Amino acid sequence: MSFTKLGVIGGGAWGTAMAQVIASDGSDVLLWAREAEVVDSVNASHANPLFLPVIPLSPKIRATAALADLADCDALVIVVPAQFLRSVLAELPAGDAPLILCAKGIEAGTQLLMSEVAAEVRPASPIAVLSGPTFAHEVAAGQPTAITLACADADLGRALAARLARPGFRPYSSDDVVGAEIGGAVKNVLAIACGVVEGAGLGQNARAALISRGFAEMVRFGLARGARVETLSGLAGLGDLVLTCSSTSSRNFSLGKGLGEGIPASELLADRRTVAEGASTAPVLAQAAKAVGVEMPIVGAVNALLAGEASVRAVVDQLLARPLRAEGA
Ligand SMILES: NC(=O)c1ccc[n+]([C@@H]2O[C@H](COP(=O)([O-])OP(=O)(O)OC[C@H]3O[C@@H](n4cnc5c(N)ncnc54)[C@H](O)[C@@H]3O)[C@@H](O)[C@H]2O)c1
Ligand SMILES: O=P(O)(O)OC[C@H](O)CO
Repeated sequence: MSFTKLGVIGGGAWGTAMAQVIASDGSDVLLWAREAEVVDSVNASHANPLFLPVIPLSPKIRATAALADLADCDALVIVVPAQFLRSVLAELPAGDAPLILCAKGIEAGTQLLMSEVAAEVRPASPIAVLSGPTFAHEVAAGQPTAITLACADADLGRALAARLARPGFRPYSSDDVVGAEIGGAVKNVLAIACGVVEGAGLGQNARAALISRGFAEMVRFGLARGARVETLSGLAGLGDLVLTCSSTSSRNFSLGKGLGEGIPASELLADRRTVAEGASTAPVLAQAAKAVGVEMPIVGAVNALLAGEASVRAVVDQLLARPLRAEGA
């Protein structure tokens, strides 16, 4: 299996960083961006000031506004936000090139994981999921990063991992697609919760408790949906949870920090250009957890805060007042 010509779909921070990874060994890469200004600045100035400021980009990255230009790619890295995956895949030229899905979320309305959406829209394309602790600006600057590449077809997964691997970018193969997806989707909601703890000044003990109990929620939900514990405790789950629960570089953590400071969600989410996936994942995850009979009280609390249904004080009091229980239960 050889994947000579790679395309990246989505010219936000992560799509641009992935194009930079691919180009870093001298490979040509074609980047589809929705915004004409991104296409122009990548082609004219080798930069993406809109979504990935400061980082100089490789001249091997060429941008296009036409999805049809990606028709002859051997594999496509898909990096549009979760709620736009379906519409963008539907507009892709027909073909059966493997899709490497990067969005971390669950589709609102359908409760489908990204791989399930892609299977519906592009049934001929094999699917892989790329997920892990990867701030785009660090990856684009070539700083060392490890990530999970999950694919049900282990041979294809290893071939794609080999194609994307670079000295500073190390994909680990897995065949647990659902686990990789659930890790990435759930950690975004938990990062919002940790941001709330920071913004409300609740202390570092509370943050550690949230990471740990939030991880227990991720594992309960993941197991109910067929994920494996080793995937959830790997890069795509715990690894990414630790990263985004500790840094204002995370858009989800920053959103939660604003909520914790008492700013309404409506104000924090209005007119934003960048995506905080946890905000759209929280309500659908709460529904999906209910559907499989899994308790996710921290996810529920984030959901209530985002919906403006409860104050920070009220959700914290509610979480602390839950009946005492055994830790592993
Ligand atoms: N930024 C990171 O560090 C990072 C790392 C790993 C994974 N991710 C994931 O990658 C995905 C993309 O995030 P990002 O950081 O690149 O985005 P971003 O916040 O930098 O940019 C927003 C993106 O949304 C796109 N968009 C807006 N409206 C759209 C529409 N109607 N149709 C299609 N696309 C539309 C924009 O074109 C742009 O590409 C998310 O699921 C995110 O969780 C991000
Ligand atoms: O900025 P966030 O919160 O979307 O996090 C970015 C990546 O998912 C980190 O792995």
